[in-house]
Amino acid sequence: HCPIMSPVPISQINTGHIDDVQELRKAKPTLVPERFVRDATERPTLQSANRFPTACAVLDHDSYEVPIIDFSKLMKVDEDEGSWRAEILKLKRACQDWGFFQVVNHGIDLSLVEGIEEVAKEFFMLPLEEKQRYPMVAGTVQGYGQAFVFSEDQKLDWCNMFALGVEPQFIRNPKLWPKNPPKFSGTVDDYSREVRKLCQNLLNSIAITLGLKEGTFNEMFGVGVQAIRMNYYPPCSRPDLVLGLSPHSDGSALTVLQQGKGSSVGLQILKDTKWVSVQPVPNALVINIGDTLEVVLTNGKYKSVEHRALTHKEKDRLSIVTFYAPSYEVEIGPLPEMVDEINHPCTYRRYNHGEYSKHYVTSKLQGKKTLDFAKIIN
Ligand SMILES: O=C(O)CCC(=O)C(=O)O
Ligand SMILES: [Fe+2]
Repeated sequence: HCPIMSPVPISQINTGHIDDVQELRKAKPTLVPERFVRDATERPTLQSANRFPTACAVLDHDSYEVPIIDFSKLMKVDEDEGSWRAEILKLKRACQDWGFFQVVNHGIDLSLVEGIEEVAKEFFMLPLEEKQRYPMVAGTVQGYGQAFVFSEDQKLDWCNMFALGVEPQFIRNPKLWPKNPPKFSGTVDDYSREVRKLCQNLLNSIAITLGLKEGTFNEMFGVGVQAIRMNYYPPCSRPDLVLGLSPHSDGSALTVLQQGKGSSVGLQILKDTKWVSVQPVPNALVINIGDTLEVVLTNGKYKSVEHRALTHKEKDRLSIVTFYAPSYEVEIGPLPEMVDEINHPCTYRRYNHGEYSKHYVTSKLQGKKTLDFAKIIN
């Protein structure tokens, strides 16, 4: 069974009518329907996440910057041992303290980085009827629409999404791969191949930061599952009332996020009880640790981090997100090296990654709640 293709029997879901936000914006530029208006506790204007005490509120989070990792230095172990070691240490701190970092000199050709943005934008700008030829059916996560909506009373995100399973081949639904723009499919394939290599290389380096053998994760993952999601956030007349994307952690092992050039600032991560904006760095990719890495690999040593997206009054925003995860049949659980009964007792159970994927895609986005699936509650 493939969780990405049809996770929930469709008959059980009644999402009600979901407005397409681009159309809404076009027809009624100042209207924000009730279903998009967040409860006061969830609104972006609230600086700190309300469900935590504000013990850390004295820290000046506005000056916080997500760490920047030079990928080319990570790849030069033989040539320049000193700068390699320093970068590995930086990576280790980034994983430990942030769960998020940006990579520069990632080696992915600029023409691909620009190309994927171009085809994504062209796709979103197509007439609605054409995009709706690739519908994201309620309860599934591939195609065009809004994912993670399961009921009529659920708040909606100010976002249009287009998502595709990419690897392995059997998760692909060829009917959902657009013919227009003509370069779309080829570009997604070329880009995804490069991002996959980047993920595998980063997983090697991350293994090293944990004192593990370089290939530990890649060997364990088998033929990793890879999906791509393009998020398009039109401007919103009331960015103070809506969210572009609800707070969540990713179900992946690693996520690679490209923020569109010229996009508004929108991605925020929850850092010590405060929402911190990720400032776009030219040609950098944003990497974050997903739930699977938290559980499986590290027994909670590296945490997946909650994040969300905000909208802007005048500017739109595009993000292109790749999720990389183990093959579905792989059994996941903390590595023995990451567990010791006294200081780091095992806090996650073992499970099959396909099961977790299914659980993830059938739950609404709600912070890190989906990880309860894996936690051992004493
Ligand atoms: O658009 C963004 O910056 C956030 C996207 C995201 O977190 C996701 O697609 O999982
Ligand atoms: Fe995410």
